[in-house]
Amino acid sequence: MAALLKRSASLLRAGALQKHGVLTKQALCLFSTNMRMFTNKISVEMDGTTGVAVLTMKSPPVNSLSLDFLTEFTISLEKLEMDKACRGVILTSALPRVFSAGLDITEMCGKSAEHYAAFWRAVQEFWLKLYTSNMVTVAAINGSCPAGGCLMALVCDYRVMADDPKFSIGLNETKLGIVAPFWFKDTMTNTIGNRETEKALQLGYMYSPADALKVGLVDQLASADKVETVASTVMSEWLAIPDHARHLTKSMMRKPTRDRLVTHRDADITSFVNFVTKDSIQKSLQMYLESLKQRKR
Ligand SMILES: CC/C=C\CCC/C=C/C(=O)SCCNC(=O)CCNC(=O)[C@H](O)C(C)(C)COP(=O)(O)OP(=O)(O)OC[C@H]1O[C@@H](n2cnc3c(N)ncnc32)[C@H](O)[C@@H]1OP(=O)(O)O
Repeated sequence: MAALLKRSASLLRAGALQKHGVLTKQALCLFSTNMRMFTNKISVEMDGTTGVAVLTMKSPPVNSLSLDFLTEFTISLEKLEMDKACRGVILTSALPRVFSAGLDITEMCGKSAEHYAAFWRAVQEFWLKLYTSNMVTVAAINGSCPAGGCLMALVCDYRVMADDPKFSIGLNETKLGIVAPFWFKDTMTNTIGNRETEKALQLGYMYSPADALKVGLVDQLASADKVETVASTVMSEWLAIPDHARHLTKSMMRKPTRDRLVTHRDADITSFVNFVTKDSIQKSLQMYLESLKQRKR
């Protein structure tokens, strides 16, 4: 399986997915048709009777979204999307306190412009695949999820978060001295409205679960040990709606936001590369990474 995944990842890097937005037959046929799929960083368990897959992130220490992680995630999602038996996906984390720490900061530090462009294309692809999925997507948020982690939850159809005040959720980019791109902003605005997003983004605000519920950033809280069970209950409610009617409605709601990124995709990559290669931004990111390490001492 590891070898198959490696081969598929290299196909993806070569542009099979990125260029056309779909996996080629060549890439897809590399996968087994088993109901369980394990990669280095993700496991997927599909229940054939309910049509629901649980995609569990298991990339210690913090499920950060590295280029490899994003590639594995996108491949796993595409495989589920192509499986007619799969109607819904629950996203969750195998790590005890973290859903996802967002984009892997080391992918944005000290690398070449080509690397930044490939990384950003993978971030865009990940967002596009999840945002436009025909499946019902429910985030079972069983830990903290800053920045890209919050984005992942926001693109799902429904969010259940563990009611633990130690956890937080939000787009905290300004705290790193960087700026959330327009499609991160659009995703948040579509969920909690313009005014709340304006405050949250400028302040890089991280919401407690209770505050996140208050502003509508998450839909429901559950005790930590019940998050996945509640997510499954929600999933069955959503799956009671006929698929075609639900996903045509989803697509109608999401098309303008999706089209905006698709139209400006290359310009967005150029803008990211120009931004992240600035000395001042590199310095900010290095300092932030260092501060994370210092916190432990
Ligand atoms: C034009 C557009 C330009 C730019 C747009 C870019 C958009 C960016 C989006 C992002 O997602 S940026 C990433 C933002 N993420 C964060 O700020 C999260 C930072 N991390 C934390 O707050 C915490 O780590 C935690 C997630 C709450 C977990 O805390 P915990 O105490 O459990 O772990 P610890 O802090 O000790 O971390 C362990 C280990 O992991 C490293 N780490 C943490 N987060 C990241 C990350 N996002 N990327 C890379 N590495 C990360 C941390 O440094 C520790 O490393 P160490 O063991 O070597 O010390």
